[in-house]
Amino acid sequence: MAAPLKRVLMCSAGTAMRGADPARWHYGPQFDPARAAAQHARLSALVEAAGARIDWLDGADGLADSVFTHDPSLMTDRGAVILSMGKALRGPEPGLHEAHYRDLGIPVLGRIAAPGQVEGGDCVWLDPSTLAVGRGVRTNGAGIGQLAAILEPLGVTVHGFDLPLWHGADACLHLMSVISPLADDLALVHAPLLPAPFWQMLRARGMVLVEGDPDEFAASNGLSLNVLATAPRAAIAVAGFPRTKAAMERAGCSVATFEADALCIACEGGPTCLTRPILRQ
Ligand SMILES: NC(=O)NCCC[C@H](N)C(=O)O
Repeated sequence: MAAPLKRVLMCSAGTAMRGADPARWHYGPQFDPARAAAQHARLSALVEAAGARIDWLDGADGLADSVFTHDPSLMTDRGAVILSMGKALRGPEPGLHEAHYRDLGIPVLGRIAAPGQVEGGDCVWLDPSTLAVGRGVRTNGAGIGQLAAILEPLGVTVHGFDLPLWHGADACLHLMSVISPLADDLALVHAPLLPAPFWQMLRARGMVLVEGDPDEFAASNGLSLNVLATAPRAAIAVAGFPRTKAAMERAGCSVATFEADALCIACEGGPTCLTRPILRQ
């Protein structure tokens, strides 16, 4: 869903990533905490310029991946679900999200518990009552079952789809790595890695699928495709991928970009991963 983004949870890269050891966090050689912080500040300025209010997550010092606020919780119309991370180093993050939602007065509908694992990057809302969830190295069947048990009483149908291994168990491939919704009827996709039944479901729903450039996808470790919709057909993307940007523009989108080699390309997460939408309307 890509309704106008009104409120979003983010986490300061300057604090969370300060002193992070790239080998420990599986970050690439371009990782540079000072440049990552500056690039994150530019992203947050674009998010605010698009009309969204940012809530800042506290308590993330030393938890470098907590900048990727998309993953430890999921938001619904009725409140939040606290998720359970597939990457062990990220284990403390769902607790930070829960504390934040308590402070904001946002209801917590439930929690995913071990052995269940679900990361927010594997969850894609197709409409308010339909959630697609990728089953892969970060999200497992037990987690999807728990999520369905929490959401189905609220009228939400949860569909699980198997993801490929792609670059291996230590790398990050989420369902949102291969699709970015741009509007209710439009999405940017990397079709070769989309689960075939998910592709069929999108087509059956009448979604127009814009193909990102495959060479840019490969060169960016998938980050050319990780695009945040701030409103229908308005998006924020990582700079440096002109063919993918042009494909979105041909589909009627306006696209703002920011440099993100030290933050996104190095650390396997793009603008959608760096934002947890709290309110779209
Ligand atoms: N939703 C996302 O795709 N999040 C990216 C998370 C990147 C982070 N370095 C991780 O491995 O979990």
